[in-house]
Amino acid sequence: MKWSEISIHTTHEAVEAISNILHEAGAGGVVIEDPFELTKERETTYGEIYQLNPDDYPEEGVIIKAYLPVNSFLGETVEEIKQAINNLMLYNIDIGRNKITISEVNEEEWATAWKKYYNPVKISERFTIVPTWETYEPVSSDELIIELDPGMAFGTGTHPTTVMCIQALEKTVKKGDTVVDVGTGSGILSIAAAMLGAKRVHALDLDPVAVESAKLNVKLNKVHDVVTVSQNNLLDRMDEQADVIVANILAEIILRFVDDAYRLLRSDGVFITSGIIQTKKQEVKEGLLRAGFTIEETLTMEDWVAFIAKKQ
Ligand SMILES: C[S@@+](CC[C@H](N)C(=O)[O-])C[C@H]1O[C@@H](n2cnc3c(N)ncnc32)[C@H](O)[C@@H]1O
Repeated sequence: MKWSEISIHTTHEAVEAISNILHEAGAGGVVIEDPFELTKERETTYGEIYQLNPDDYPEEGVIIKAYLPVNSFLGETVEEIKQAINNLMLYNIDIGRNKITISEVNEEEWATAWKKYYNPVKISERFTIVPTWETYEPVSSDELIIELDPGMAFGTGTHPTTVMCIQALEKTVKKGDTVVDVGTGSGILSIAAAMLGAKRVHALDLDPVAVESAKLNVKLNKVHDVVTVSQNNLLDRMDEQADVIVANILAEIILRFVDDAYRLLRSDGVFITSGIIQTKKQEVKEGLLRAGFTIEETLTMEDWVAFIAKKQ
């Protein structure tokens, strides 16, 4: 199959909105070339990115690339994308140069084009995330390695919201625990929980693409005896008592199931919530307290917040 690469030179401000437009137009994944990645300071040694090549990044602004199948609708799809991007100006979003280029790539190029942006990343005291196509030698004997094929599901494991969850799991999960991962995406948090010694992990996601991706990654990391992946809405129909529940989902969604999480946890159980943008911090905190939790720790990274909350 032939694929078309659409490349949009824009601003930091417009990245999220344009990525959404591209997703809605049917692009499987987007690649973001942001020169900020080259110079970004990261906390201590966590989140260190190896082997970034400056030639892959623009000197100013951000380039977003996405891949669309070449079919008879392509022309219309591209026009719709251009229109939707122009409409962002109505919301006072600066779209910068808005230079859009289209080029054709063959399937082989497409399948590997985005891979050069994912490299092994140490994200916590013990965990390093390694893309499946990379070979990586552990630096220390107690380093835990998660191999990940991000495929179409969120994410690569390096998003601040995911990193904070892994750091929280590392502090929380004990040998023999039962863990529930709500909104598992690529399965990364469930895999981490299993590697930390959980005896049973339920990985749940509403999106069938995520369920397939998580199943693949769970197998790849050889934790399929411990982790079961199912399609499920939040904690609906879950009745097994858990020691830890982890959820990296938007604040609005977390607030919908804080009471269910409280009910499902054993006493002394821990609810790790992430995916909370700074402006929603207070709202989620109040929701957790109202449900009966105490806040043990608040983690922050960039604009994101995560809570480690305990059922007393
Ligand atoms: C931000 S991603 C987190 C992925 C992964 N846990 C991580 O930390 O990288 C949120 C995930 O929640 C899933 N999700 C959204 N609404 C959901 C719902 N109502 N029930 C279950 N999963 C949901 C999405 O499909 C997505 O995979």
